[in-house]
Amino acid sequence: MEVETMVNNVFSNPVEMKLSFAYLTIRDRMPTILTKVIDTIHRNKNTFFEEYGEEGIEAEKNAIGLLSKLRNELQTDKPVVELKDDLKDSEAWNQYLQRQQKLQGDQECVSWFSSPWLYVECYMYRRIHEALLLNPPISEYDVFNEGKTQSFFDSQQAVMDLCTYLEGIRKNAKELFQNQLFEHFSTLLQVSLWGNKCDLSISAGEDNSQKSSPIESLSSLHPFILVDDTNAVWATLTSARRQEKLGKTKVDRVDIVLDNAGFELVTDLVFADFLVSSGLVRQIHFHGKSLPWFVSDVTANDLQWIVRQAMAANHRWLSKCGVQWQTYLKQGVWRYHDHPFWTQPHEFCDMASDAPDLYASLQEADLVLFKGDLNYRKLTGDRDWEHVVDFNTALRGFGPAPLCSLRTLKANVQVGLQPGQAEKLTSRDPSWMTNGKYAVIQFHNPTPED
Ligand SMILES: O=P(O)(O)OC[C@H]1O[C@](O)(CO)[C@@H](O)[C@@H]1O
Ligand SMILES: [Mn+2]
Repeated sequence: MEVETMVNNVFSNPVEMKLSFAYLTIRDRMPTILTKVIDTIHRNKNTFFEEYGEEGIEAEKNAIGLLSKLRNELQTDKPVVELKDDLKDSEAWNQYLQRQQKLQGDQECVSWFSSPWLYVECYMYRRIHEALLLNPPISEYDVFNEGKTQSFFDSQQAVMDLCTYLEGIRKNAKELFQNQLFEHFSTLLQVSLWGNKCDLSISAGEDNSQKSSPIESLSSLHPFILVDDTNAVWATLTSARRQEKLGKTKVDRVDIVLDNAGFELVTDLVFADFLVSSGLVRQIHFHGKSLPWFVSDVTANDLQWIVRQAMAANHRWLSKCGVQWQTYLKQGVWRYHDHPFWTQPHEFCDMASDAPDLYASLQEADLVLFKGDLNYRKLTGDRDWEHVVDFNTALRGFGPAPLCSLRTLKANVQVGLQPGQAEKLTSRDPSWMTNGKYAVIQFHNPTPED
């Protein structure tokens, strides 16, 4: 297969195509997610009535009608159609459809099973949002909210353990030697990495929360990290700090492109808190989604909700964390942004031309952390790369700043492995790329020649 073939593009062998993870996702997992969305809206009928009266009931009925139609289009492999709402990204989505049509040629229509997986999967979430947008007064309703909040509650013990660990570091922060600081950095980086196991898209909305102690499980998880560039990430952070000491004006800023709400978000906030409170980093910029996305992804509401929950918790260190996080947000030490580009199907190598403002903003960072599987698929263009191809090649010019992907593997793309590593994994565990058991901490520092 050619190096640059899209993962979900038509396979030469139909049997191979029908067994592919992409195919099974579109055939089984996506309709299941749609059915759950419909069910959630239906279950909330009374709430809509209480809030908006008959108009709420009418909107619920219409939204369900649109979503059932969407599910039918998907299951019968109908053409992908233009968006009809007037959100500011609709035009870009419709242009992307034209672009896709050109790529596929005139003979083949852009349909659910004949187009790249990355595109149709993103498109489904945008169409779910459209079904609500077209139905005021329930346009702002987040159909995934219940699952996201539940996954936070289901991980309570793990959340409290983590905040207690952070408090232990804070208490002794002044006396920490550089090597101890590195140990804590590496621990919390791994906690944030494995937090990515807990997304609700891979489980089609079923409970996938953190039950075991996040710190204690790290040593048994360590052998499953296939690429570990922790040292390079550390060197990037500490050399930026040295530059500042030398009087350079570089801003110490780390950007975190967030993935899932619930437990994963807590791991990211704890890591961000550590980076700031240890004095390693001055400012953190978080990037989230401007609409409900891939079941569990973070929106502005999710972030505010989790900070409020933490503040109100009946646990000393969790509530202390909540107060600290609120303060960081108020002071602008932490900032939250949600650019529409994150909820479009584009590969990141297109960011400089398709979202130049976002690209320019990421260029201000000393380090950008990309959480999760979907971000990895977009970093690498979701292509069928040879596993030994280096990360830089797969990024195809994307490199606004030094960057690192923290990802558990849930889709069949992985680059930057050692020769023979993938073959060994395949013989031991054939579904290693999609079962969420493995992970990477994969770093790239762009140079002017890239
Ligand atoms: O939350 P994450 O880590 O991006 O995972 C979401 C993943 O779930 C999937 O739906 C699993 O197939 C992928 O499309 C996507 O990459
Ligand atoms: Mn996600």
